[in-house]
Amino acid sequence: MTSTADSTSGPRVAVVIVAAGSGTRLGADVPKAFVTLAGQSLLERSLHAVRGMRHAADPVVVVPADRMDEARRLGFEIFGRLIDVLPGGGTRQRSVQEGLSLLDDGTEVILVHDAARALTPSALFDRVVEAVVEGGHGIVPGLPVSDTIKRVGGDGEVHETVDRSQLAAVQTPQGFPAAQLLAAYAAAETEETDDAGLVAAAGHAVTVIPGDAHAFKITTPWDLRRAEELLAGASLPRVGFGTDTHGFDASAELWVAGLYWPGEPGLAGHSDGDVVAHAIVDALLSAAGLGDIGTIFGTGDPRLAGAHGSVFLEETRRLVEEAGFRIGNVSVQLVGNRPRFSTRRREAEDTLASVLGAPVTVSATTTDGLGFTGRGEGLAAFATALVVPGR
Ligand SMILES: Nc1ccn([C@@H]2O[C@H](COP(=O)(O)OP(=O)(O)OP(=O)(O)O)[C@@H](O)[C@H]2O)c(=O)n1
Ligand SMILES: C[C@](O)(CO)[C@H](O)COP(=O)(O)O
Repeated sequence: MTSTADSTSGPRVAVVIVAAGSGTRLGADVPKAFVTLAGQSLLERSLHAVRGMRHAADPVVVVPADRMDEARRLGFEIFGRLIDVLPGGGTRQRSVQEGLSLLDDGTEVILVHDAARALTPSALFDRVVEAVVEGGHGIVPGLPVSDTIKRVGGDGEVHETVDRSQLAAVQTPQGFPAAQLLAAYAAAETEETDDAGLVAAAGHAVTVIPGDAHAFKITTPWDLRRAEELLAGASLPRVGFGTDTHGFDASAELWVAGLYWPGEPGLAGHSDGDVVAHAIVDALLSAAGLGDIGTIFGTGDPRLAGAHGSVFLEETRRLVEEAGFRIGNVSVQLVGNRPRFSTRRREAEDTLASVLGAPVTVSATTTDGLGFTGRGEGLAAFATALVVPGR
């Protein structure tokens, strides 16, 4: 198989995306994975989700035989390289088996994902990988069943109410230690509707972790309409606002707006105290609905001690993009008596823009001697950010 996953920073992960079904229940005029949803096919959306994972992963795509060129082209556009594409089988299980045939011995964790679950967030893929590594066994995402479930006879007569407290509606991606999944498929004697069924039949444990409502399977025209409505509701740009304040600490170096300011008193803080970067982080996280800097970057994290603003900005950009947005622009104002900002404004804007991949404008002001900034006790920054749905 074609591998680029970085095995030095985590387990070697492969994601088999099964996209070879015909979509009988959807009834479209093309195979379901190639149906367009708000401008992108279901397969394309699933590939983007894999591309957005924090864990590097090698995709293997299984499609109808006459769609292989199209799938290769999509893979190349999204991953910037050739990805493995195979023709599928007559059932989902056969299609997964085809995909597994390409994996090499170095693969440690295998995820199997339905292209039909096109709105599954990248974060769910990462959570499944982490749970497999931690547990050493199969992991399936699932949601509690909210309807009352009846066991019904062929004539419609209700025989019993099933105890729903013991039920979970399971989704994909389903993840497994590679050896367990490969052995279960090699030994398969039954036809199961999911991979966990085969792994459990082979005698291995499988655990359910919380799934995600967005990972629902597009099966019927109603599901497709629901997905379209979800995306339409999420098509407007979103704005966010963030502020940050740090007091001066004469023993520290001053880092503001991603730049080092020699000869200036620094700012106190767990990290380098870059108020401009931190206000931008809050504005971006807020715009994307991802919480705030304290939620994502805890002060208890030793990796962030003394960290420069670029570390926070890079990770924030990744999170915003993973959540399905791109950054439109950022505007930030620094408030304080010093440093004299105007001479390096352009340099600061270019530095921040290159980290965020979007225009950043920075202004600076004083407060006429009023307040803590006016008294020269510290700096404050106020930022707004615009994020736009779509990658
Ligand atoms: N022979 C098959 C059947 C299904 N799948 C894939 O398995 C996933 C889950 O299957 P489902 O949603 O049931 O898709 P279809 O089989 O295409 O749907 P239908 O049963 O309505 O025909 C889908 O991503 C589908 O493309 C596959 O790769 N090969
Ligand atoms: C694998 C699966 O998505 C888990 O819910 C599901 O079983 C596949 O759907 P199908 O319609 O049974 O093929």
